[in-house]
Amino acid sequence: MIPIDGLPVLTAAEMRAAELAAMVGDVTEATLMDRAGAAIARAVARLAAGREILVLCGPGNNGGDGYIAAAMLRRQGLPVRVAASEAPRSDGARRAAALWDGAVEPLVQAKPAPILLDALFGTGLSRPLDHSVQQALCRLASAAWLRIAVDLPSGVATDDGKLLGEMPRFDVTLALGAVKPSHVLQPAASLMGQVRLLDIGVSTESQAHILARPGLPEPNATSHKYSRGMVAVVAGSMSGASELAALAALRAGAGYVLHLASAGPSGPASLHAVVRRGYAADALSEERIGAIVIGPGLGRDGDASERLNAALVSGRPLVVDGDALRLVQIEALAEHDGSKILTPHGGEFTHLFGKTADDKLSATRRAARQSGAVVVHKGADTVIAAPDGRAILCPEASPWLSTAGTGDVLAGAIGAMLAAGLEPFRAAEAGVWLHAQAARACGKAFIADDLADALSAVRG
Ligand SMILES: NC(=O)C1=CN([C@@H]2O[C@H](COP(=O)(O)OP(=O)(O)OC[C@H]3O[C@@H](n4cnc5c(N)ncnc54)[C@H](O)[C@@H]3O)[C@@H](O)[C@H]2O)[C@@H](O)CC1
Ligand SMILES: [K+]
Repeated sequence: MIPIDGLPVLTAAEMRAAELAAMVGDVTEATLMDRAGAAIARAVARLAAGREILVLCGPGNNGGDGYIAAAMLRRQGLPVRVAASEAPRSDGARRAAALWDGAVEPLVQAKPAPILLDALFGTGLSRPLDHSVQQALCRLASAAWLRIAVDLPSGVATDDGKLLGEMPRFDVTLALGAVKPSHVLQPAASLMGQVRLLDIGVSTESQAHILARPGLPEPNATSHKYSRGMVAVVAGSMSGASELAALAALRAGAGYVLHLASAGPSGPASLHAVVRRGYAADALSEERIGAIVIGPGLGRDGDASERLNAALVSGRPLVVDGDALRLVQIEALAEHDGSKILTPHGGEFTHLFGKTADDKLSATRRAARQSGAVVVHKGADTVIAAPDGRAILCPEASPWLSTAGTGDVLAGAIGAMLAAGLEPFRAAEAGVWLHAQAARACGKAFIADDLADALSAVRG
């Protein structure tokens, strides 16, 4: 059972292609299914700790994995029963079912067991479960002590995080061969419990990966405040938000943070490390600025638009957040020839790029291509995409992040990474990772100021 940090993410079609490519020489579909069944049996034996296991088998190859795992678990002397929703339909499932020498109970009549192994449907699910199958799955899941899904919980689509109907909550999901988008996209991801990969010897490559601990810029003996990275935070009508971004940039490791506001110093007296200056358009053309953060507390009035235009024409690397995402035009962004990172939440994303039926990964990739910017599409399942197609999917972040000011902290953290010289995609990744770690370190009911402060500690 491999933790999924940093692993490639494959859609159902990409996974099928990878499996086909792996079938060379004496490796057949049956070989892969045997490997999957064996890996599942090993994982389940460990998790079940001697308790009775009920394996639910569907008609396709996901069911096939279930029959093989059941046969292996029984051979190890563990108490196992099998219940099927219908007879096997694929060749793989028929061969696998023949290896199970016990009884097969009809799913709707099956009695619960403490360990439930769901091998009804995996990547081949193409429509909602039949009502009787769904009811049986929910009934058996609610009576179980531990619910384990094979590849994906039956009832979730593979590529977009959608639920095709009412679903029970699982404790563990054993992804086979590769992580799929729904293992991290919401709402599906929140029902999967711990997601772990089982290796089945299929080599997988993708431009999309799960977030992992990134390389973070570190100072050395020759570093000075400017080489560490100078961040200019452009303030507006609500200086609290820009103050938070400035604090976060410092806490994330920036060497110099400049807060540019109209009406003189306004921040809390304790924040001595932030350099405060009155805003003037020419302040943004300062060569040493490694990143401009614009949007937190900017407002949406004429002054705000003017400041945004000045930031765009400065050509300096940009982090565009909050109010600036409501003011900016995609065409103007595409014309800015420096590095740029946009950090929209769902509402801001729709405002900028329009409503779409696409899944979050595809929509974010399209937005990055269209704007020429790295797009950090925030949420419980943040997706980061670069114009060249690279993407990072982030596992569920702390729900306690849903409080005012946490987005400003993220913008500041990303600004620090960009100013330190990371390329924009890596800067976004590093900022998002630091932010998620800081939230974890803060526990519950923290405030955005605590989150910004916690960035120092999680730099490690
Ligand atoms: N292809 C391979 O080489 C391997 C596949 N593996 C397993 O195979 C799975 C994919 O297998 P399949 O493509 O057979 O797909 P599934 O086992 O997910 O099921 C597909 C079958 O169910 C039917 N179906 C789809 N939705 C239904 C619904 N709502 N109600 C009733 N029937 C429905 C389809 O028509 C098809 O017959 C993976 O998730 C994984 O568990 C593993 O065994 C490893 C190797
Ligand atoms: K399943």
